Amino acid sequence: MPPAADPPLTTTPTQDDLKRVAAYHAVDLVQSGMVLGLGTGSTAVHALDRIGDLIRRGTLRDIVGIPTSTKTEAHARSVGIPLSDLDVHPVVDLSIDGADEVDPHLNLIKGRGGSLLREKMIEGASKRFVVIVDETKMVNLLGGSGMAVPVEVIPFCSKYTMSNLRTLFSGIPGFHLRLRTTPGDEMTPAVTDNLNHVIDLFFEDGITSDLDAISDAILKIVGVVEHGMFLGMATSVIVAGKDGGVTEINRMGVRRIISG
Ligand SMILES: O=C(CO)[C@H](O)[C@H](O)COP(=O)(O)O
Repeated sequence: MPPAADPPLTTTPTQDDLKRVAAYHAVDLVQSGMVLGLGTGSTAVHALDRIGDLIRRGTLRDIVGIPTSTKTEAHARSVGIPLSDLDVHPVVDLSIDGADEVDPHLNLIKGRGGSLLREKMIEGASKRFVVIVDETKMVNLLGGSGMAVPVEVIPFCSKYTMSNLRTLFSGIPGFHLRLRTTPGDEMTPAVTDNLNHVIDLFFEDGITSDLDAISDAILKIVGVVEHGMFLGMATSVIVAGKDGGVTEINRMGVRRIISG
């Protein structure tokens, strides 16, 4: 398939323009016949639109998409992407998704949209997982840009689970946490696609301890379903910069200039 033309940019690209550029370049990696993991969020939506467009034009054929959220499922249907799930297609060729933060080792924080559990299942089943971001998402330390590490918990006694999480990190300066609430209604907990709640963990100075150890400790708390640190999962990240440059960085830290 010929590479997609860069989408038109306004003279001063907005953050959304950059998300679109990164997404379009990731879709250049899609080939007919692939099983695709379809990400969630404002960056991933550009990839969905592009894939739908290429299917309609006949450039991409026999594509099957596995959506990482009910929102993505609805959008993918609306743009004509045929859908499946992991029960039917347990191996995914390529997943494309955004992230809230990406560190130099391609560890991620995901889940601001609350879809972390399905994202982790589908992206974990993928032969290749390409992350698409604008340059503001690149950080030196996870948590360092103020993004929360979301933890999906079962609703049963979620205050109890929250207090166990608070105790776990009580020695860390700048740590705080809160139960995620529905936008515009601070009294009602936000509910995920899996009917669970989300507790957001904030590490104001970034996470300086061993990420795998933190991951294991969180997952050991009964009541926790999953967390939004995606460690060692991304194959590469496509980063779009304000200066027009687009770079793909792989796990080994090797950079490939895509454009600019
Ligand atoms: O993990 C996610 C949703 O659960 C998103 O991919 C992440 O929050 C990035 O979102 P956006 O592309 O809107 O900045």
